[in-house]
Amino acid sequence: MTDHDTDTIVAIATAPGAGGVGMVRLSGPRSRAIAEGLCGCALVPRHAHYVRIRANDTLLDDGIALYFAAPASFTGEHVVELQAHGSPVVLQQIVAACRALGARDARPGEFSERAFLNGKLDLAQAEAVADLIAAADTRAARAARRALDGVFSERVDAVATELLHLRVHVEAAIDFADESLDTLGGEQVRAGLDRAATHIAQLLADAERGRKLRDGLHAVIVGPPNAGKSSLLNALAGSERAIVTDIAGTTRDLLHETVRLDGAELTLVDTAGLREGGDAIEREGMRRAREELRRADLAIVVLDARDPASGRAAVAEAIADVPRRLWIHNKADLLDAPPLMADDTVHVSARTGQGLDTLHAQLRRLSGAEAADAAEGTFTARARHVDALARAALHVDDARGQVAHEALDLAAESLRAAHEALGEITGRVAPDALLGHIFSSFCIGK
Ligand SMILES: Nc1nc2c(c(=O)[nH]1)N(C=O)[C@@H](CNc1ccc(C(=O)N[C@@H](CCC(=O)O)C(=O)O)cc1)CN2
Ligand SMILES: Nc1nc2c(ncn2[C@@H]2O[C@H](COP(=O)(O)OP(=O)(O)OP(=O)(O)O)[C@@H](O)[C@H]2O)c(=O)[nH]1
Ligand SMILES: [Mg+2]
Repeated sequence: MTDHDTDTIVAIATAPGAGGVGMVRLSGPRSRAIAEGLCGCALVPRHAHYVRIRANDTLLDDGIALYFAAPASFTGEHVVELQAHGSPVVLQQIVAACRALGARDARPGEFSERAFLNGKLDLAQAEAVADLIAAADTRAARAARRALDGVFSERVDAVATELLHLRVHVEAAIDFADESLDTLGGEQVRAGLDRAATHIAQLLADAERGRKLRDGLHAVIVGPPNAGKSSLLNALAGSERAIVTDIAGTTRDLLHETVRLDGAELTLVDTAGLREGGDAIEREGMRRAREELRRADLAIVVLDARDPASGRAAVAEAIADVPRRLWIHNKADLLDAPPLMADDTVHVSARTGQGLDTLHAQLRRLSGAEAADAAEGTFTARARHVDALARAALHVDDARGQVAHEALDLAAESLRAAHEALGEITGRVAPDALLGHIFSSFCIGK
């Protein structure tokens, strides 16, 4: 027997700290007996019982007890919820009393892990629970809600089923090795592979949007040394996060800062100024800056308003593949004449604050553009889902080439690999290490 068959787990399910009401949750075979021991009465499934919660004749609190009999519960096991006053001390005492009666502390995410292991949720849905709890804005919450409802999983499963049919077809054809594929429905296999490739590509694009929605816009501040990148980060963050000096090459490490604009979240990254040369430390900083730009949704290019041209040349190559750019001419306070207005350039002064409201509006607009992309039907996704879909796409591409060359053994192997990659998303194929990694990042009591 595995540990989730035998152990009864307990944890405070409500957020840490004082609250109006707090909840202790039990899951496992002994949860009913333990709760009945504390409450001193028999619990009827799905009834709200008003109870006095006692440990060794000491009254801990009065509250409400709810019993969900297996398998009709969140985890699929016997679950009891004890709702007490939201006092951290009282809730801890109740947990200790449950422990004394044979429960053990739940690991982070263990309730959701059990829901997954008992088939109540698939892996992408369990991850969506965590994403919903962590959602920073209404859009992200709505998208996580859709993933929790299975919108993403259903599409993954649909493609997996397509691949399974193709696998069966190809593997059957292998057994008739002396006949050509054409006599064995080769046309159908080729068409099926094309369809699967299209579906995976669409799903990959949607998952990538879902990942951005979950993680927020990833904006990297880039430009030549001394242009005022760190000053601008500080101005947008509203605090002196980054070191600012008049020495070119001050910033070397990446500095991440989360900024909220009207409920939409944005990650800003300050980077080392890009230029030719520099010492070993500065060069490493520039390497990190370029690396970070590969993951950027937006490059905020900061140039010195007095000499924008040279800086633009210095960054051109580094930002070539970034999907969106925002051009900033900083130090506008040092210009002799007011700048000529250009649509795609914002003139600001990180020092005086001039132009920062325009910059804010632009950033909101760009976050909004991402939102418009995120139409109905969008779901949250994670980098690991995007990665699995990308691998599935490569394997299907391999299979197409192999079928074209009538290398059916290889094609079958590629389709198996593609199918498995999709299985990682929903957890149909999930190594223990992956599960441990995913659920340990949940909060306690979830
Ligand atoms: N009190 C309480 N509120 C909560 C939760 C909880 O665990 N307890 N949830 C925790 O995340 C969320 C709701 N999710 C839940 C999902 C399934 C079941 C459940 O009992 N499922 C059974 C019965 C379904 C039915 O009656 O139709 C099942 O799936 O068999 C309960 C809560 C949010 N609110
Ligand atoms: N007058 C004026 N000076 C500014 C402005 N923004 C930054 N500075 C000054 O410019 C110098 C460089 O600023 P930083 O923010 O460190 O520039 P950086 O782009 O981060 O530089 P590196 O980290 O070296 O790449 C500092 O002396 C700042 O005080 C501005 O809007 N106006
Ligand atoms: Mg800097």
